[in-house]
Amino acid sequence: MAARMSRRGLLGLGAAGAAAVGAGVVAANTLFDEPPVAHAASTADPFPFYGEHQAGIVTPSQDRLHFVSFDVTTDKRAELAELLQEWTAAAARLTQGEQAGPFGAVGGAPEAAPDDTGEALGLPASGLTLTVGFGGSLFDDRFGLAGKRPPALADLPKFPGEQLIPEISGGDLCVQACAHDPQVAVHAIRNLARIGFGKVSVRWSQLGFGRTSSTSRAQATPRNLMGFKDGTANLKLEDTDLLREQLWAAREDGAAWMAGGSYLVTRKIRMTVETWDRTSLAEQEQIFGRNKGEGAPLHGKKEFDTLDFDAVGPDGKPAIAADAHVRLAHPSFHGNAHLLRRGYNFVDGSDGLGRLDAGLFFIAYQRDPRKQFVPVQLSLAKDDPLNEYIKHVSSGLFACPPGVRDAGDYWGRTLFE
Ligand SMILES: C=CC1=C(C)c2cc3[nH]c(cc4nc(cc5[nH]c(cc1n2)c(C)c5CCC(=O)O)C(CCC(=O)O)=C4C)c(C)c3C=C
Ligand SMILES: [Fe+2]
Repeated sequence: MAARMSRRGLLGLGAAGAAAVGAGVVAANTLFDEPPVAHAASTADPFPFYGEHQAGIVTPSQDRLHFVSFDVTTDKRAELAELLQEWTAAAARLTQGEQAGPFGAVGGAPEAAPDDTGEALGLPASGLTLTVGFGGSLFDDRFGLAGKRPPALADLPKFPGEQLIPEISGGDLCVQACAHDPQVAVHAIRNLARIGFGKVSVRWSQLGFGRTSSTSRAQATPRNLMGFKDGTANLKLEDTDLLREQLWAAREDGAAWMAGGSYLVTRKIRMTVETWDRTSLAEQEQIFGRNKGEGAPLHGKKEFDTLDFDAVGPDGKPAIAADAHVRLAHPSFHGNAHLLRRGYNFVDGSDGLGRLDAGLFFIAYQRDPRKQFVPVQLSLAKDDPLNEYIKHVSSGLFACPPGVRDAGDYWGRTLFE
């Protein structure tokens, strides 16, 4: 009989249970019997894996990120589809706090490599979500998918001032792991990479700490490494009509297989925090158009006061400058285009020149980057005074397919069938 236990359950077996595990091969991973919860009640709880949309998009943003981009190394379509099935099975378990494979880190045959790496033993689900995406390069001539490339997955244009490093940009596949515990996020990515051995190789990956956006009105707005509240005017999971209109791809968008999915743009944006830290408070606030304490518009008092670009300050000049970040990025100047931002702070050590290698790993989901991210970023790249302090060094664009409906379904089935 298969044992039903979580990662924590395995450690709680006691001597008798541990002896049983040691005596033979024990299936240590099955899904919970309870129906899934819509919102995790505590930071330890799981989010549901199955659903119409992938988790990790409107899911209330967790505090930690491990993002990975893969190159596919097999040229066999069937092997790629098989890998996505194996990844889906592992992801269904990992997100519920189970081990990656049915035998786990210590339940398999002693002469075989374990089907879980073990560093998350004893740790709860920690709100782990795993979200998969397909890069434009997957739709070249290797897998017979060229005819299925969605129009919205058109390559991003070159933006003024960007200094992209090809080795940390792009990729055939991506997986975004978000969790409240960094060890849980890293464990998940490591196990997916292990399962993919011989079929994919890691192209680049990025760790993030400190979410820089709220994706639910129940969450407080966090701060980015420039010290400002970030995510105030974000698309949020409660904005049901806007999500349907601006986040989820629909059948009529030109790629029926993407219906219920969304398009992901990533940008690794380095900040010269040392220069920023020597900039006056007034100038910092002018650059964003919001104050640093409350995150309120410069003409207002409270964070959620409506932005008014006609308001004037005591000097008779616009309270929010014509080139303020929030004005340049505002939907009213881009055909009402919204983004669902869910980025993270990063510090990748130091650069050897006495500066922190720090910044924002920008993540945004949307229905069509050609109408949403691209016009907003063109405007920011051209006129945003923030550009004096930031540099875009990595870029990614991925089509994230719809959610996995049930245990018989898999990530990307609609693309491969
Ligand atoms: C192309 C999209 C965007 C990039 C790239 C971007 C970079 C970036 N942003 C901040 C800090 C803040 N951004 C804020 C608002 C905001 N930013 C974007 C888009 C991009 N930002 C949008 C669409 C908005 C909302 C505009 C609106 O409707 O009001 C804010 C204000 C608080 C908030 O509303 O989130 C901050 C602060 C940094 C530091 C950065 C690059 C490093
Ligand atoms: Fe921004």
